[in-house]
Amino acid sequence: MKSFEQLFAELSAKAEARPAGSGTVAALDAGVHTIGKKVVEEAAEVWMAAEHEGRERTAEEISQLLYHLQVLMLATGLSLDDIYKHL
Ligand SMILES: N=c1c2ncn([C@@H]3O[C@H](COP(=O)(O)OP(=O)(O)OP(=O)(O)O)[C@@H](O)[C@H]3O)c2ncn1[C@@H]1O[C@H](COP(=O)(O)O)[C@@H](O)[C@H]1O
Repeated sequence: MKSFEQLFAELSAKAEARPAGSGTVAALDAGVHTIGKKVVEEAAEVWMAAEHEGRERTAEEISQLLYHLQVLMLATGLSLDDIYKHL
């Protein structure tokens, strides 16, 4: 289990070190357009899970959406504070 901040630190380190086999590095190389489409896909899966699939599946889909949002943050050079200042 990890927090939002811990995941962002992990993904930031991966973006820097670019280890082989990292899905995050592959997503960053694919670019903002591809990452954005993944965000939309995961958001739809969150919606469907919330309506039809129960709490556990909804939590899982939300975690995936948060992951892809963090990848988009990295791809666009946004920090956690850039987001938090709007909350
Ligand atoms: N938390 C996640 C995470 N959540 C979601 N995903 C990705 O999002 C996909 C989920 O999408 P779907 O369930 O829709 O699965 P899918 O449609 O079969 O996936 P695709 O074929 O579209 O990739 C997964 O297959 C992963 O590629 C994640 N990939 C990585 N992480 C974490 O990120 C960290 C770094 O990962 P790597 O960069 O891969 O080392 C690790 O701690 C991982 O646990």
